[in-house]
Amino acid sequence: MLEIKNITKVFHPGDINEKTALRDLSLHLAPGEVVAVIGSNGAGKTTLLNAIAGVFQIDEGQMLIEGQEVGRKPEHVRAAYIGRVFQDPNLGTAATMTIEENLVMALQRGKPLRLRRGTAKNKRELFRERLEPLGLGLENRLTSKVGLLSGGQRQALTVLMATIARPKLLLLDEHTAALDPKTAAVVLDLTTRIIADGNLTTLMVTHNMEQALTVGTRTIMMHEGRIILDISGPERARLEIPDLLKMFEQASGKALNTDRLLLAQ
Ligand SMILES: Nc1ncnc2c1ncn2[C@@H]1O[C@H](COP(=O)(O)OP(=O)(O)OP(=O)(O)O)[C@@H](O)[C@H]1O
Repeated sequence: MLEIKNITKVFHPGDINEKTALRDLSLHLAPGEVVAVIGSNGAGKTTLLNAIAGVFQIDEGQMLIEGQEVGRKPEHVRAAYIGRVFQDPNLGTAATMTIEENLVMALQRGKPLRLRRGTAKNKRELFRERLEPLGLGLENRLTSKVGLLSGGQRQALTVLMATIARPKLLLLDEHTAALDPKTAAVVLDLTTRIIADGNLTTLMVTHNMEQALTVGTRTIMMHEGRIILDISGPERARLEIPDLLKMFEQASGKALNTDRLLLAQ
């Protein structure tokens, strides 16, 4: 599904601030695979998601989605098949627009004008149908301004918006980290349900070690722009959080060092 071959990204090349954020990194994701990504501060996790989303051009390597080279396509073109959710609940939604207006925007993202049809009534039915299972009552608040929602409600809506147009790939960048533990658990639960319902191929960056071992079927550890460990199957199923931290330390030569490390939710 996603094939990343030997990608490299250097920021400020030739400058005193030169930084190699991705080093000859390769990664293959099977269709429907859900992968948690962990690593220390500055390991290159967000840079990897940015490279896939097309925020900048990579310096070397190739990226293919369903066999099609996307590495040189601009961000707005990739937005048609990539959904993304950031840590900050304010980033994925427009506060001054209603829930319904935000969802219409999300549904139309990346689609040519001629495919943007569908009556307002049909769309409203679809939105109610998708909002109801979230269990937050948002299906009855379609005309409320998004700015009035709580952080958790807003992030739940962002997850729905990122997935409503059925992206080929979902990128989650610590999307529960800014929420309180109870709300984070609710948003994570509805995220995993949406992923399972849509069989969405997903990369999820997290600093939460419990999430790293329980969400999806595979855990990737990054360090200094490389993938240093890639664990799945029975090996992953057997791991406890201290084992994971030890493996990271053995592979990188350093303790997992993050300002937001969470050992459990
Ligand atoms: N646009 C940029 N310009 C210059 N340097 C950058 C840019 N984006 C990232 N970097 C640098 O690249 C390295 C990797 O950063 P990145 O944000 O990908 O790390 P991360 O693993 O997501 O870290 P964190 O857990 O702290 O969010 C860091 O040294 C960072 O300072």
